Parts: sequence; C-alpha cells; structure tokens
Amino acid sequence: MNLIEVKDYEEMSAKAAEYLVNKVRNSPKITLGMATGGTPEGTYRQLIEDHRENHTSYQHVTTFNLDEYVGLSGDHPNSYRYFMNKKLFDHIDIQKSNTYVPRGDARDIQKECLDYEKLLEEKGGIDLQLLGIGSNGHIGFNEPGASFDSKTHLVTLTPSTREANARYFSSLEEVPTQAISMGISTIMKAKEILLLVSGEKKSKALAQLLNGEITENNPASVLKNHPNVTIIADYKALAAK
Ligand SMILES: O=P(O)(O)OC[C@H]1O[C@](O)(CO)[C@@H](O)[C@@H]1O
Repeated sequence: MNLIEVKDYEEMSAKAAEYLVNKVRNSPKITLGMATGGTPEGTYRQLIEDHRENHTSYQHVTTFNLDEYVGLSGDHPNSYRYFMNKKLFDHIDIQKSNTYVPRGDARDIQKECLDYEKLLEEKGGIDLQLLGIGSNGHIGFNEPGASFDSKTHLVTLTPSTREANARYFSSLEEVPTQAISMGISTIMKAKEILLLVSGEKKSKALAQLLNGEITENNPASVLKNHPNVTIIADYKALAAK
C-alpha cells in the first residue's frame, strides 16, 4: 500500500482531486467507484472547482456508488443518490445516465443487489474506487464480520454507524437500519483503490489497518491483499500509527 501523508482535510481533498483529475484526463473511458459521507465531500468540491476552472470533462466517465440506504428514494435529501447529485454530478458535465447508485426504494432489494452487481460486471468493473473508512473499520457499509467473499448485498447497520451518520438526519430514529452495499469482494475487484482518511476519529481504524492482522473483524484490513491501494491520510488520522 502506498501511503501519502498530508497536513489536514483540505490537503487530503486537494491531493485526492488531483489524483482523480489526472486519471480522468488521461483515460479515454473510465469507471469510477464513488463514496459518500463527510470524507469525500471536500474532494468533490475540488473536482467541481477544477471543472469550472480547467474544464476537465466527465463525458467519458461512468460511476458506481458504494452504497445506499434501504427505504430512501433517490429524491430523499438523505439518500446517497441525492448526495451525489447535489455534491458532484449536478455541477460537472457527466451524463447522469452513466451514474449508478443502488436503488434503496427498490421493491425487491435482493434482486436490486444482484442486478447492481451484474451491471457492474457488464460495464467492465471499476477502474478506480474511492473509499472512506468508518471508525469501526467499515468500507462501503461492510461492517465488522462481513465476509471477504461478499458481493453487493443487504446489510444491517451497526448502532455505531447509525450514530455516526445521525448527524445528517434530524434524529437517530430516522437513520435507516439497513443499506445496500457493494460487498468486500466487489470492492476488491476494482483495479485500483484510493482510500481517504482524515481526523482523529479515524486514527484507530487506520492504525489497525496499517499494523493489524487481516481479519473479517476489521473489513478495511482486506485492502492489504489488494495490489494497488493508495492511502491519503492526514496527520490527525495518522496519530496512532
Ligand atoms: O466519511 P465518513 O462520513 O466519516 O464515513 C465513513 C464511511 O462510511 C460511509 O458513510 C458508509 O458508506 C462511507 O460512505 C464512508 O466512506
């Protein structure tokens, strides 16, 4: 794993955006895996700024998001589809029809999971997956204990993840209890992975990834088995290294 150490969240976001822009500009066609949550927001802001200033085009880009809350439709302000539209897609020239997020309001969730995985395969898989990490080591919504063989599947969120994400909802009760998430094996199939880690809340998870054993109890630890991972982490996240 290649580790890039940066000062703070702003520098992490700038570096990540630079990394992504470089890939997008130099690929005739590219599929990006996208993440939501607080971690990539700064990166998306930088991508928008770059698009305005340097006119980087996303016409040839396809995206697949990691996850979506079960029960929320794409126009719900807390859905990850809404997040992606508002925080990135509405501000760049990507074709919306080339952006995929699991449908949290699908009538048949199991079928939605299978269809999402199949579509991803049909489109040739992910070239570069952007990832954040949960303070319990989750990637996507794969909570501790998730099988390394898992594909896109229905997950039950842990209380700690629901609490961490409650900041976006009016109350904890409103946070969905389930989500659709790419599985660990889906994520591991990406040709390249870019993991962003910022802040002291993530320092334990990062230290466990860097120094701990590879175990399903720490989903992120699987990344050590991937041949092409770059981590951009700030000093606070690296404090416990
Ligand atoms: O970036 P945050 O908000 O700390 O969340 C960490 C991770 O947990 C998730 O919210 C769950 O999918 C990811 O989107 C994110 O990468």
